[in-house]
Amino acid sequence: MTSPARPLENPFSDALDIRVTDSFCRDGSHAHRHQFTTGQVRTVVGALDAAGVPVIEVTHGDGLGGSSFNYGFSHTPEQELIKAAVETATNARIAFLMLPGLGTKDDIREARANGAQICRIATHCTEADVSEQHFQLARERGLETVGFLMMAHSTTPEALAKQARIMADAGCQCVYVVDSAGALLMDGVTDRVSALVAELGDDAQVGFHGHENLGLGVGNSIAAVRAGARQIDASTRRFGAGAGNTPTEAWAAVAERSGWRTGIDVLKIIDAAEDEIRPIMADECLLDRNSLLIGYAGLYSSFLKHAERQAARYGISATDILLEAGRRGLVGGQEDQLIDIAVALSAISQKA
Ligand SMILES: C[C@H](O)CC(=O)C(=O)O
Ligand SMILES: [Mn+2]
Repeated sequence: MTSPARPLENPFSDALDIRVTDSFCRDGSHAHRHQFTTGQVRTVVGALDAAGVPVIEVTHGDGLGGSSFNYGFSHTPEQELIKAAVETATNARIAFLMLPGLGTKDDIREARANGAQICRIATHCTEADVSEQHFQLARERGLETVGFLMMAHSTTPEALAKQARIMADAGCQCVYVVDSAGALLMDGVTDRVSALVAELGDDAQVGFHGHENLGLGVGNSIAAVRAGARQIDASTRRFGAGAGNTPTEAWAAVAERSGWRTGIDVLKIIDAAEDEIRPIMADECLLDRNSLLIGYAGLYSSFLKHAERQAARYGISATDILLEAGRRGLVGGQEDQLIDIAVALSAISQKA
């Protein structure tokens, strides 16, 4: 296959086969403990915009309203980061993420007033109905809409497609299969994206958001495009929760080799990754013991930093916290339960 079958109907990107959203300034925020400054966002947005990245997502790692005790406080209010991104971008469109319950409709209105153009609403993969009013509001306000079905590995392709239908009927223009745990293998991506494409037809596009916990971000994104996905998330230098996301620079190169137009200049994004993005971050995003375990056990990627923090606080192993989180079947939003687990494990180790 050299090019995807369905034309991209998005009015803002009709010269592209695949539209890439770079999530460094949102998913990458998990790897930076939500400490981005406006100066850093300006640097990143300037570099990505110059490299031709068409959409740049900017928010706290857990979306609008994420700055809190449970998820970690932001260094800079995210609406300030959005404003800085909008002021800096010349061609790229600025997107924001919101999880209903963390953010509110007022946050969407404010992001819109600050110049953001794309509203991405994320729910657990079996709870799409909580997004309906947010999609309606976003469309009324003239925002382009994207839906995130998180932890998509944990439900069947058929069930996921029904949830995608709920989002599309509420006004969502592209529903993403979100591999929050980086647990999907390529066949699992193909089956889920195919089910959504069949269900949604021309009503909405399908996207894919991958994580690198099993080293499959790029491979899974190829599988997604082959199955009909038209929007792909990536993050420059792969900075994101867990082992990070599909690296934008690698994805741009792979897409070009595959004959898929992304509008991204491969050499410029490689330079941006090395010269602009890497120096901002204290550490690389690694595929190490704990992030691999997240993919292997099917855990929410953003549990990684929380588990490491509680492990240090209670003098126990982050691996043990993650294993217990897996046994309890925790999903995104239950980060506070990692503290309960740490307290319980600490009590056990003191008795022993
Ligand atoms: C709020 C989450 O970090 C959204 C996401 O990127 C994922 O589920 O993956
Ligand atoms: Mn993610």
